[in-house]
Amino acid sequence: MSLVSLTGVSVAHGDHQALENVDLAISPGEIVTIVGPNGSGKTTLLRCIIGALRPNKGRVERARGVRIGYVPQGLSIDPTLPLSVKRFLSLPRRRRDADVSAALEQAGVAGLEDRQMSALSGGQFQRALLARALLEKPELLILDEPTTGLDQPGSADLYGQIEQVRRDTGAAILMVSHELHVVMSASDRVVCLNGHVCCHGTPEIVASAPEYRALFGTGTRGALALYRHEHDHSHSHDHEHDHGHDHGHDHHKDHQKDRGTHTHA
Ligand SMILES: Nc1ncnc2c1ncn2[C@@H]1O[C@H](COP(=O)(O)OP(=O)(O)OP(=O)(O)O)[C@@H](O)[C@H]1O
Repeated sequence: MSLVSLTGVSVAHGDHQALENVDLAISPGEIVTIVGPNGSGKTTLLRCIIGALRPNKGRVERARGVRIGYVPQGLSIDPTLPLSVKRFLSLPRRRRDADVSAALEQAGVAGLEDRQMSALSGGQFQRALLARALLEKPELLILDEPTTGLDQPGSADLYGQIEQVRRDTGAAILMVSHELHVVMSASDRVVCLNGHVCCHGTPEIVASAPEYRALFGTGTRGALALYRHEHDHSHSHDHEHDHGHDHGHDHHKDHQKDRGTHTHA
């Protein structure tokens, strides 16, 4: 029995088709990672799963009463706003002090209750977000690029913490990540998204799939290629992308151009 399942889900933002005919099911206790270039619909997919966004085609089904914890991408808090960690975890619902402390401990930041959110390091901040999601006692924990802003050791630590949460609670984990080289090995399944599901399967299967390699290249350079990815290729052949990354360019326009050149898995 799946915790959530998506069947033929399509989402349009205005006249932009962000997701097209996506099928995905998450089983209890598994770690599933979604990879895909910027603008490939990863956040849109997660928002459909939590019910914040309604698909215009297809079905999203959740197991009855399933508890979902969500760590959004790039949440920022006004640094001038006085807000303790304890208060933050009690928003929007009042939580018992003991529950707050237990969640912080589970997220690897025990004892930070009275610190100001604005005074936390990047890694502590992301763990505070994780703790807030854990207060739901989730059967499914959804994390949207949880390591944003962390350096490599910080990212590795946080992924370790997330695996620990799965071991402790048995929660399924669905996350979006750009750090393929780190998350691939920790994932039971990887879904490569580019508006549609390009390929999916075990990390080994996805890493060797031509659709994945066309997007991300191969080996460690493949992981690096993700950061450098430019969408000026056709997906008809397998080659490495080692161009410099132009932060200024219009990814979304290029994505439009890219779409439809993939084969469906
Ligand atoms: N509310 C919205 N209104 C209009 N377009 C949107 C909206 N939300 C997302 N989009 C567009 O839909 C596409 C998919 O966006 P989404 O945020 O899901 O991608 P993503 O894979 O999470 O990207 P990133 O890796 O950059 O976070 C993008 O082209 C984006 O501009």
